[in-house]
Amino acid sequence: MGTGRRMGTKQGVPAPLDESKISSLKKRKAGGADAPKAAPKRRRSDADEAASKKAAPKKKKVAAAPAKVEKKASKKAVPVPMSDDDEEMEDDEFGDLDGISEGSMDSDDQVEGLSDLEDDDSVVDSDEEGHARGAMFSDDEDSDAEERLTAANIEGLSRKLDAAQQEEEEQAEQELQEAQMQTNIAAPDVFADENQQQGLAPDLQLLRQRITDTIRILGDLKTLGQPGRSRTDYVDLLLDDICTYYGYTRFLAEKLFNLFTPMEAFAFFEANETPRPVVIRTNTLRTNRRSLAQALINRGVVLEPVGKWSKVGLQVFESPVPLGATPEYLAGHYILQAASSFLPVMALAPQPNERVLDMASAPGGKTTYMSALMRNTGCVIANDASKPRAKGLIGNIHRLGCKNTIVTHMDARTAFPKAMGGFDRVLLDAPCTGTGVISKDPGVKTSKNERDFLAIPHMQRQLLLAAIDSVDHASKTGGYIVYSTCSVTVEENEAVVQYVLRKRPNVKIVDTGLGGFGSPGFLSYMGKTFDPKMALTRRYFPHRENVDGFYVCKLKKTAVTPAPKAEDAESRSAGRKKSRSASASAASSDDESVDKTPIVDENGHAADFEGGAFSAFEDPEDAERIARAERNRLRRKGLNPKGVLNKPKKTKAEAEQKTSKTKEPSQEEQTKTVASKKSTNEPKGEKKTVTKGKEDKKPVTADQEAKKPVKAKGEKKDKKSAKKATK
Ligand SMILES: C[S@@+](CC[C@H](N)C(=O)[O-])C[C@H]1O[C@@H](n2cnc3c(N)ncnc32)[C@H](O)[C@@H]1O
Repeated sequence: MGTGRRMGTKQGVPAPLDESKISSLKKRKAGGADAPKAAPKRRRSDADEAASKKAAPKKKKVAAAPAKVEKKASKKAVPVPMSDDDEEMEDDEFGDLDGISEGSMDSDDQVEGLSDLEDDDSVVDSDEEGHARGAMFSDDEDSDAEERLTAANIEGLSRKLDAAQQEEEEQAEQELQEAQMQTNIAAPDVFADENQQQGLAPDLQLLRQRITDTIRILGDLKTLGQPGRSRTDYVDLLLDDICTYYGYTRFLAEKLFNLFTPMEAFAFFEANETPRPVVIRTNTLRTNRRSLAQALINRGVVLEPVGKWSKVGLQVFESPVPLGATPEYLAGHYILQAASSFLPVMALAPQPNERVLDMASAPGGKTTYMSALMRNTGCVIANDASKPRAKGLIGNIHRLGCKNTIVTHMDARTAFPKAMGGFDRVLLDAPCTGTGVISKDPGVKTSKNERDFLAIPHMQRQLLLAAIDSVDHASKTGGYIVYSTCSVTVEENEAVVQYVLRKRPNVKIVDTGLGGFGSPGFLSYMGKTFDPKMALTRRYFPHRENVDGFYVCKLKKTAVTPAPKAEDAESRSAGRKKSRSASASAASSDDESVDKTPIVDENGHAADFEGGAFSAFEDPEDAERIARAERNRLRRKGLNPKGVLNKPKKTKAEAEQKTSKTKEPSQEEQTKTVASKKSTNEPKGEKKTVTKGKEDKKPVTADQEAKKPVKAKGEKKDKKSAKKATK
């Protein structure tokens, strides 16, 4: 059988979740020895293919419906990275590759394939070449040759895969039968051992069994539920078991559980226990995908194109060399980048010669992709608030040869568009809770609390408003904003977008251009209804697309941001006063994020805050908001706002007086001070070239003068305090 047939089927876009996938997930999990979460994973990998099979019936049962063939297809779509511990998983994953002709694993075969390529770029080995070619390869690459290259590479796996294939089919058949049997037997009393386990280490095998039993019962509560037990009883039990089994806090487990049906939630939690495929992105500023693949295959790397949806991604299955230290890596031919993180940049689609802002850019996977798509023309402003992360960003920019990129280090909530505006496109890959990348960072399971789910969406809203205001709606080529997170919660995604739609009627949701890959954004959630166009936003899930959980929304700015109307401001102010005692934090979070966002003028440039088209934050209402923001900021820092802010304030005049008093040294002292300031402060000051000019003009109180070494944040605070003091 030809290699191509296998490739043609294998490389397709991962299939959306179907029930069979849940079954296959379970199976992969059973083999996956290196899951991030220790206990359950270990348990499954050593104890029990058998045990997990027993537990599986529900899952299997759900999975049972699709034919065996379909089950295989779904596996195909979810290859996982290889490691020594993943042998079994790999076999499982590639069980679908049975179409590949029996090939030896030796390098001769690969070299042979490659030398063919050198001679003839047009070689095709696909049985379904017409289909596969068009979809799989870059427009600017020779599809046939690349296909051949990939074939040569994949051939190395085929012997092992073919052997595994048969075993897998048998296993699938057996599971299917078990599942069918299980469907017909009476539901067990899942509450029976509820008390027995208290105080004892949980038997994970039993726990898993009970999880699957409970899910099955919830699927048909009327028939399978016990009299006197409500849906809530079962859901409570299930959530408790999920927390124990997977190690989530109850708070987070419930939040994630509520996104899905119980059965799909189970698939999601399971998928978070297995790593996603290792993917590299070809840096087209330095090479092309075919040459890169060829070079890596020569080093023994087993890879293939990541899917039809990307022209630059390569999925790596096996590598005898560390991918972060190959000569190609060091020469900037590729970057290790999760597949899902290609998507926001693809949605943004930056064009050559545009002016683009990446608001939260470190470590630069997306920045460098944008730079490559723009072919090193135009300008990318790559900003990040974190200095250590910005260093990594700079490293990547240099390594990948991005010459159209400027790095800034500012808080994007307030810096844009004040410092810079009028961008053709803005990417906001927002800081988030990371609920989409739990397989990479299992710490999320226990570290994120209710407070995070208030504070982080609040920051996301502020950032997105600033992103919108930084775009030039009249851009001839753009006027787009892409908002993305690696989180799956509604609070951080649809709810943030809905909020900005309300606050910025001059933007609308547009199609991401990512095709059918992913699922539509939610139109409603927990009683909240969202804009009907929310369906144009895309969600990605580990258990559906086998990529990190991700969210992508594309917005088009259609007009200049209107200045807030006076009556709106008044009513908001009145409303806030009323509700303050009841829900101070919620009110403040909403108001703050609106009014703190700078506004651009007709030309997309930062408004002249000293008397331009839009006024600065001069209303009494603004002062109140600024004060509230300040209190919140101090609280976040662990300071008591009352203690800090109730210190007697000095008027501007007093401050100046004091400053001038304290700053009237002798000529000699003056010379010394200047000299020492030059030697200590100047190099640091230079890094802030964008804001420095403005900082110099700020009125400074004596207190603030004393605190001067504090950099950007402190300076912003000073500015606000000074304004407040003035008022
Ligand atoms: C999801 S990461 C960005 C990843 C990056 N886009 C990439 O593809 O490599 C979010 C980034 O936001 C930065 N960040 C957090 N708060 C910020 C703020 N107020 N302004 C700018 N950047 C911020 C964090 O330092 C972090 O690097």
